[in-house]
Amino acid sequence: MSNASLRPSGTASATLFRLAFLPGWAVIAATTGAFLVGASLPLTYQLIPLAASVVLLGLPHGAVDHLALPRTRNERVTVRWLAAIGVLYAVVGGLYAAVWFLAPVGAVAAFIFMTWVHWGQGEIYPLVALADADHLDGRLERGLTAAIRGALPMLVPFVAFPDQYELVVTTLVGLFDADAAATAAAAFTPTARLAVAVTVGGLVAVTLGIGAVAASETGWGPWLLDAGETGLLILFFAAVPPIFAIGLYFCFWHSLRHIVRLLAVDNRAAPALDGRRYGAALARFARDAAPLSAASLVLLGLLYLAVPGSVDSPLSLVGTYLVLIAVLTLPHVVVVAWMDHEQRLWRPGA
Ligand SMILES: CC1=C(/C=C/C(C)=C/C=C/C(C)=C/C=O)C(C)(C)CCC1
Ligand SMILES: [Fe+2]
Repeated sequence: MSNASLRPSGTASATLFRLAFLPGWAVIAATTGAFLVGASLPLTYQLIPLAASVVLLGLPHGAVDHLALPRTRNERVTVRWLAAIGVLYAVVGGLYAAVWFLAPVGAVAAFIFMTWVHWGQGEIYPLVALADADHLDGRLERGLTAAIRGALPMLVPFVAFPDQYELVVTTLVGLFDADAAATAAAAFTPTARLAVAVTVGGLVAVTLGIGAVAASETGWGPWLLDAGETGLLILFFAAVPPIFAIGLYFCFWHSLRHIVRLLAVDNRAAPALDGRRYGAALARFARDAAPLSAASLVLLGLLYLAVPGSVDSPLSLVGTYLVLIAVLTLPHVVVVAWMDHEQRLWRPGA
């Protein structure tokens, strides 16, 4: 399947592009602007987007994983499919949940690394299939792009807001083991910040440079979009406190892009997309996502009861929710990687 055949055709394609890109650009650019001119927000308010992601775009974007693969493969959703995804979630999610209780420092490190990989992975489909990014026609270009896109939300805040980063990391560890929280704090040294800044900066320069070489033949438009988004995200994560920034990014960037990808393979959403009825298309998604989003809320309740630490502040409440997200995201990464495989995202030109 070439890039061209990944792309939906006609009005649907334009609708998918708008829905995937415009709200994210608007939210991220407006917030970046506000913080660059000196806006600030108390911590409790910064938690709002993450808290809202329980029902708004965030958590629900993974709650249709049981439908994603049969739809991508143009198959019926059978009991076998539901069982396969159910077993995947129970085994992979269950094992990772156990790791949180047994080795919370390692579990947090794995969470950050997994998010880096997953949020980077999630950028390739929209760029290639919806934004015609022909300068990303090789595996190397796609791999590097995924690596830097995922690194921005996970690593720029480490450089720009080490105190808040450390607060969240120690809160997450502290839910399971108060003593181990000090171990995690040891990672936050000026040398580590400098090393991360230099590495991310170098990787971004190399990636955009390689893309520019390709763009000189394939056309500059999509490269400019790619480089513009990269620059915007660097500014955003450098200017906006990470709890707030990551909450907004999770809802309006990562999740929305994935939801649009799912709508593109949902035959029954096609008429709404063709007619530019954004609301109808999203309502269809909401219906599909409702049952397992509700089930996740039950799991969240169980997790509140199960964590050994005290969950007594807004931050620790949201921290517990992040642990649930971590556990649910590992099997979700498997589903998305499988979608990538079906859509041949990592075998461009094949
Ligand atoms: C909030 C926050 C953090 C981590 C957030 C993570 C890791 C979120 C992952 C979300 C996922 C995986 C969503 C599913 O797609 C940091 C960087 C530790 C510190 C700064 C604040
Ligand atoms: Fe995701």
